[in-house]
Amino acid sequence: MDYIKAEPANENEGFSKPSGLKMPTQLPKFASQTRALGELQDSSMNARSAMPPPPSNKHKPSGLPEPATKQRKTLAERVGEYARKPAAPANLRPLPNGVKDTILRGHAASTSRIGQNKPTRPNLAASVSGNSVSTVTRVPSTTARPKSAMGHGRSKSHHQGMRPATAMRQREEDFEDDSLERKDFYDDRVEAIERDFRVFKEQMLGEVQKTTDYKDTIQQLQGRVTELESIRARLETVNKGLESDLKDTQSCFTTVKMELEMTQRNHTFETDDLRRKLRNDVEDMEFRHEKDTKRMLKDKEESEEKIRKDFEGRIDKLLREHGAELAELRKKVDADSEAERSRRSQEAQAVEADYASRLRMAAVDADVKQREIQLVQGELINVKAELDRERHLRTGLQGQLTEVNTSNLTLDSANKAMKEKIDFLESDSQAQSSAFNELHRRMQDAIEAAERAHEKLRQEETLRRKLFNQVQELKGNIRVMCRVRPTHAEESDPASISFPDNDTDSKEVAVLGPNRQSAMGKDTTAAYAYSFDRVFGPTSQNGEVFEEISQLVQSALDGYNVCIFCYGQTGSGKTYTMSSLDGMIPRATAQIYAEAQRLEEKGWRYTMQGSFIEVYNETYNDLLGRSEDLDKKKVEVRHDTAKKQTYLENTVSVELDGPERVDEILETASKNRTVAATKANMRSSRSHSVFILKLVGTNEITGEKSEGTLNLVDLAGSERLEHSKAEGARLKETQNINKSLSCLGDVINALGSSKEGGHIPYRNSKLTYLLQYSLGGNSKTLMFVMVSPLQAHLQETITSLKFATKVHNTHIGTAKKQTKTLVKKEDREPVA
Ligand SMILES: Nc1ncnc2c1ncn2[C@@H]1O[C@H](COP(=O)(O)OP(=O)(O)OP(=O)(O)O)[C@@H](O)[C@H]1O
Repeated sequence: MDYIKAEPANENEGFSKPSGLKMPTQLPKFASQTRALGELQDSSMNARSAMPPPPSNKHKPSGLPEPATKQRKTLAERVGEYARKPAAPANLRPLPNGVKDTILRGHAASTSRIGQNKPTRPNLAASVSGNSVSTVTRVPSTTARPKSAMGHGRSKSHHQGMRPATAMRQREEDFEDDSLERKDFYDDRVEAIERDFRVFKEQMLGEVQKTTDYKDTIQQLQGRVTELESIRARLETVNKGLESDLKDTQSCFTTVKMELEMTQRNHTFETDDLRRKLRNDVEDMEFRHEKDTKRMLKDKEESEEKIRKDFEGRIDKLLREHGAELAELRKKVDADSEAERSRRSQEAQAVEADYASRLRMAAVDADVKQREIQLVQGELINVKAELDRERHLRTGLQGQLTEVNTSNLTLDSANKAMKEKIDFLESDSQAQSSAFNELHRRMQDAIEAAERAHEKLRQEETLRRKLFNQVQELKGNIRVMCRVRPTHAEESDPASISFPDNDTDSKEVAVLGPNRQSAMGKDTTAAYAYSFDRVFGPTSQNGEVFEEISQLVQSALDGYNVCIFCYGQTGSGKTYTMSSLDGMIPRATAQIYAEAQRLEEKGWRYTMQGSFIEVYNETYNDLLGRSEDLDKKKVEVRHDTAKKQTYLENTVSVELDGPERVDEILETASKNRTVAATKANMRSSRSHSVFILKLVGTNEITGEKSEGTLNLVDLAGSERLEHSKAEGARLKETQNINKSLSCLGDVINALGSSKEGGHIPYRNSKLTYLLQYSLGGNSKTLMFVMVSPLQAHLQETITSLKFATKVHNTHIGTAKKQTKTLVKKEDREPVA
């Protein structure tokens, strides 16, 4: 059985998967049949050998054979078994007679029970049902035994085979009565059964043949199994070889891995060494570079200092020469003007006296002749037309004479001339005509003299402008002034700020620095002194400050771009100086109006356009636009590089056609700044505001044209980042402020140091971009450094003053102001 289970279903499967071998489909049947046949033999023999000796029974009929054993199965039962379990051919032999008898008896007994309808007896038909024999052994219908009873009887017959012999005998005795009657029937039945048995035997023989075939197949399969076993043995050998190869490969792999790790470690060490070396090299190079840079910077500073000194010497010389020339020129102009003035006044006096005497005479004559006139009215009608013309001429002459303060005299003389003419008309017409011509000639002379005087005045005005701008250029195109605001009543702890040259034109300011301990533990205080073009103390008023800048404002009317800044920390007085009611903006515009009107006499006509721009967080805002557009409407700044002019897009620009417009502008701007302040706290302190006044003038007489711009800038608080302790949005604002202020410093520095046409970093911030054409070039710049008087602000004050000094030392234009440095105590810090 083991071999059968291991038999492969086909050869191919058997080699690759021995465990999957399948049994042939016929084999189980064959095996069970073989066993069944064996069992049949054993059971027959056992039954016989175990058969007990028949007990003596007086009721037993002597002529009938004893049943072989009570345990033996009936033939019908065995036939059923054979059908299910074919017997081996060796065991197939003809049934012995005893067996046949037993079968006969069994049938007789069962038949008798069929007749009695007793289902306890096994039924042949039921026993062989399900196989080929059943059709032959079917009980005749006359028995009419119900199928259920037959089934029941079949199931019970098995147990009844074990019934005690006494009971069997009893039943056989019952059968004997009927046996003779039915003998023939049973003989037929036996014959039929034997026929069936023969058929069955033939089938058995067929089965035996099949068994032989199976055995052959088994032998073949066993051979195949042996073959597969040998293949498996071979494969195992190969497998072992492969396993040993695998082990070798693994050990090889481990070795290579270790070598690789070792190489990696070495590589890491080498990389680290190289990196260290590189770092050292870089540091060396940096060090060398720094040294070189310092040396170069020192050289540069030295050469700059040399050049500066050289230039200063030359400038001083030039200044002196210019000063002398200027003084001479002035003297000459003064002398000429004086001579001209006295000559003209003498002439005017002579003409005045002449006219006055004539007027007087004419008045007397007029009175005398008034009456005569009435008499000669008739004659006058003829000359009325002429008289009207003369009157018209007289009016014209009066207008012209007014310009040279002689209009009254002209009018009187015309009156007198008219009266004289009347006289002449009355006396001699020829004399009248010549007198009239004489009068007319003199009048023409007077007009020409007045025009010459006008022309001279115009020339003087042009000369004044030229001289003024020359003086401005000599002073330098960037000027720095300092203003220290007063301490308020609620403020305490003022800083120690002094004004060493506190006379009328103070130019110096000194600040006592904070207390410091020296290395020796000694308390020291540094004094810082600064010098500017002008220093205004706490008592100074806005009017006083404006006087100093009024000439610059005048330059804007002359076609210059002018920029005036207020620089300083929050609360130092920038807005007060620039935009308060009497600050620089209202004063400058008022002066421009007055001056523009004065210049109208000289033929100048001016148009003025005002804009107010805020630069907040590196964004432009229109302070004259609608407040709801703040931070929303994008203001664009465009430059016309050819004309060197700046244009603003998306902004409101106000035509300044009267002084009251300035107040309106300031009011609107202030309102907008208040709205903006509610959005961002302290916004006005953290934004730059730029008031831009564009002035375009044309002279109808000379055909001249001038275009100038006045920029008045209130810068954002200059406090440094570390002092402001700002965070978040405030930090960004502070960074932007610091950036734009440092860009402003860079631009001023670049303007001072770079050659003409050199790069100026205007584009680095919105503020410098906006003021591109108002810083450097043909422009004049003034910076007010505003100073808080408080000790708490001392550090920022010193920083602001240092920045201002740097700007002051910048060379823009043709001249530069020399900075003076004052030092007072030990541990002094030199001012740049
Ligand atoms: N010269 C001065 N005389 C009298 N008061 C002054 C003077 N300068 C400034 N003040 C006052 O000092 C205060 C602060 O001045 P102001 O607002 O002009 O400073 P600021 O530098 O413009 O500050 P912020 O950067 O915040 O705009 C204001 O109350 C102002 O009126």
